[in-house]
Amino acid sequence: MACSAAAGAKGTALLFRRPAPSSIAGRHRLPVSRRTRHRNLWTGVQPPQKSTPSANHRNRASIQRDRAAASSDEEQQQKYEDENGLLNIQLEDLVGMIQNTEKNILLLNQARLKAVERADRILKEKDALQQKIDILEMKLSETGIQSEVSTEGKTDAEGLEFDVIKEENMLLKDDIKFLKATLIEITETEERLFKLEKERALLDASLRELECTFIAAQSDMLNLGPLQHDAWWEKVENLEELLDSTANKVEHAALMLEGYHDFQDKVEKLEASLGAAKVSELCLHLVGLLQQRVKSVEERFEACNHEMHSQIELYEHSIVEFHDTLSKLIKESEKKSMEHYAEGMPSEFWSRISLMIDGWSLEKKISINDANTLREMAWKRDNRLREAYLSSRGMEDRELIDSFLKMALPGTSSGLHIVHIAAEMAPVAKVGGLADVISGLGKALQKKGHLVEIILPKYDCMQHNQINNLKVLDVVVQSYFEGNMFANKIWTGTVEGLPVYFIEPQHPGKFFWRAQYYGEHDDFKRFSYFSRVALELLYQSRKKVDIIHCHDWQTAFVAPLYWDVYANLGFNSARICFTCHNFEYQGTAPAQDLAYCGLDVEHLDKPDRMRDNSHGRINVVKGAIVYSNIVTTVSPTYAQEVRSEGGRGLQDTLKVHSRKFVGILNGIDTDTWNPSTDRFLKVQYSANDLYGKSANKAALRKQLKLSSTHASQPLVGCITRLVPQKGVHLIRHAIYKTAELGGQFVLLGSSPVPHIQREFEGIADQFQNNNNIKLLLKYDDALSHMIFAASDMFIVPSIFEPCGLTQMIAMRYGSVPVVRKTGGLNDSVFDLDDETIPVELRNGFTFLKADEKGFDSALERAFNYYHRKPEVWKQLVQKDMKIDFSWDTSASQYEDIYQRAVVRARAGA
Ligand SMILES: Nc1ncnc2c1ncn2[C@@H]1O[C@H](COP(=O)(O)OP(=O)(O)O)[C@@H](O)[C@H]1O
Repeated sequence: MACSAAAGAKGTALLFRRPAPSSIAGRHRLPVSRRTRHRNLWTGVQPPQKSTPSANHRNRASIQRDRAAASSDEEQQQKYEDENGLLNIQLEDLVGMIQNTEKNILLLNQARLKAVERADRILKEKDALQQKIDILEMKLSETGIQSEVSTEGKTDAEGLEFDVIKEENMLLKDDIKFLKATLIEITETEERLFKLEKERALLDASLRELECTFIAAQSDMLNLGPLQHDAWWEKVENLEELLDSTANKVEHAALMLEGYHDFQDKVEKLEASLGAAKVSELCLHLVGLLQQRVKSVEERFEACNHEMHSQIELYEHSIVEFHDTLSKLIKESEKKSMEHYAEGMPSEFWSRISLMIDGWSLEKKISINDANTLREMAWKRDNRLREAYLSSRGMEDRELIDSFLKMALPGTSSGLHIVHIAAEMAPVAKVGGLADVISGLGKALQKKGHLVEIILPKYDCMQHNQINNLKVLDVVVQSYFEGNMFANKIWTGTVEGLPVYFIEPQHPGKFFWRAQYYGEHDDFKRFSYFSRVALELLYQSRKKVDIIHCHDWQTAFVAPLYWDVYANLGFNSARICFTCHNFEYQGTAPAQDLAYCGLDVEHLDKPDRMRDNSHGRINVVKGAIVYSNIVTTVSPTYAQEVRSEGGRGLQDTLKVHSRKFVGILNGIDTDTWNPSTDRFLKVQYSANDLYGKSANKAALRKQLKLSSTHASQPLVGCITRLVPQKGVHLIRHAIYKTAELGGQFVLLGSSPVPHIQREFEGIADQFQNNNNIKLLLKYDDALSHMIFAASDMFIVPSIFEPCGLTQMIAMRYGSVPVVRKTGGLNDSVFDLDDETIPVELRNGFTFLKADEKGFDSALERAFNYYHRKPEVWKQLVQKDMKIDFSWDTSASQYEDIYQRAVVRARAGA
């Protein structure tokens, strides 16, 4: 059986040796004719020749030679052949080639099938062999038992026979060794067979590929004609190469089968020799040992295998866990970052976006409608704008505009668009409380969801470092003044997160290049100019503003300008709110000065309009009262006071317009004025941790070279503009009184009034070497924070005080106020000993009469509590620090009156 199988294998191998003469390989020997070798191939008519692999190579070389030799023939042939004839001949040849190739494929397939059959047979034979080996082993063990029996039954006389058996055993041992080696060879042959099987599969795939390529080549030929011969020829060549390599593989397989056949012969011989053999104890022992070793190796392999599998399982498990945790973390962090961006974008960001949109609108890069839509989206903090901005960061304006416009979907808002036009804003341009109101109220309204914008003059002396992203727009706003049009540069930037426009006039008067905010001979002109440009800017940007809020006399021009000039031009969506922060300053001038900014003097210089109530000049605060929709002042008590003498001549006007007049107490900016975060302090502190307060007191004493001998010595502070309104004589008196009471006194202030400034300089000189009194006659924001924090008491002895912010700031820093009962002081400070006031509201010391006696009574009581009732004092300090002086309540009141005005306007419209 083994022999016939081997013979079959050889026969099949012969079939694979070389393709038949008509095979593809033979095509190489087609004669070369003209032009290209491929075209020549198909035009040649010589019969195909026999081919072997080496002949193949030779033929390829001879083709080259033939081509060279045939070049002269080519020219001759060229004369006779026309393109159509050529094509026909080529196609005929090609069809012949294809047929031959198909035959070859058939042959190859047959050979492949035979190889598969042969491989199966080999496997069967191998199994049969294995069975024989098993039988042999059994025989061996039987022989061992027989040998044992014979050893027991025989005597020394049989020694000779035993020696013979021994020798035979040695031979048998050798045979077993050989058998084992042969077994190994069988295993290797098996492996080779396996490889062969793999190669066969590859061969199969190659054949299929070959068929496909051939079919494709056929259709290529038919579709594309002779001009595609080059590509076709390449395909045929590839086909040939594939056939060559297939033939080689088949040859190799046949050789292997031959080797296997030899090996089978050897096994048969061995079988024959084993049949005659006798086995000894030694042989058995050897086999046993071998079996033991095999077993132990198998066991170790099993254990290793098991160990490896459990390690892999563990590893896979931990990878799955790791992936789970990772994806959870990624999701969480994505969610967090989305939330952060969605809600956490600072006001600064939205203000910048809003300024950017305005800039594009003014520069006419986007339409007014688009600007309005985008502005509203920015105002509503629409996340789509944020996304568009973040994804287009660093790109050109045009691309950013495009991505923004894609977002510009129509929408509405319930918030208001509020524009403050003012001469001050903290901290960029601050003189007094007005500056604090603009940023404090602005921020509070912005927090409530309104779109708030500020328009300021671009002063040369302002704190430029307090403006973020300050830049000039690529636009010039032309504005009327004194019969001419003047250009104005428009700068934008954010201050405290609010969008701010800074107007820089290109007027020869250099209105805001004066190194100071106020006190110029032409203040009336400067600010009437500014008011007009501010409105012009709004008008030209075509914003649909709801509220234009102007402040004090400097921007009071806005009200009559809006209604008498701009409303007539169609810019009338807004309602005007005017806040008078101090009726002491009313902005009066000769009537004709009103004409500078384009106001109609004749129309306005009338008693019910802008003519001052007591002399022939015009009065812009009066004009604003008359022309505004809402008039406010900064505290309810002050609103009451100005209806009588406090009104400085405007009381009658206020009475006439009393229905639109209201007093709203200012708040303070609790972000700026916060002892627990204040960066100007040496140590931050809070109502529950007052250590920082004494630390700041010690630090200030050191800084100002004040005595530190008695830590408990009270420190009295005063921060103010030194103007008569502030009770300058009482401030001066307070210095001496404090010294007399054994306290320390620090004054921070400067005066626009020369004689007051001189007077205080004299006092400062007087106390120059005193280590309990310090007068700092300047404006110093950082120092003011330290004084609020370090002082135990804070004096505000104002003659009148529209609102006053310092008493509120002082309380927030735990400095107990000692104030005169007037205006906003009366609305915010309640005497500790006043039994008519609920205990929980009592927070300081007040006096009524603006004289030294009145002041002394309040200060002495404060000193008494401080020294004699330290616990009460501490509670008072803590209570004061916890009072809510934020803008929240006041901003709500403004919001309310704005809304009502807007509703009235819409109803009217
Ligand atoms: N010399 C100064 N240095 C620093 N800040 C000052 C100075 N004088 C006044 N201020 C600040 O100006 C504001 C004054 O506001 P307010 O009490 O309403 O008075 P007014 O507006 O009448 O000047 C407070 O914020 C106060 O701290």
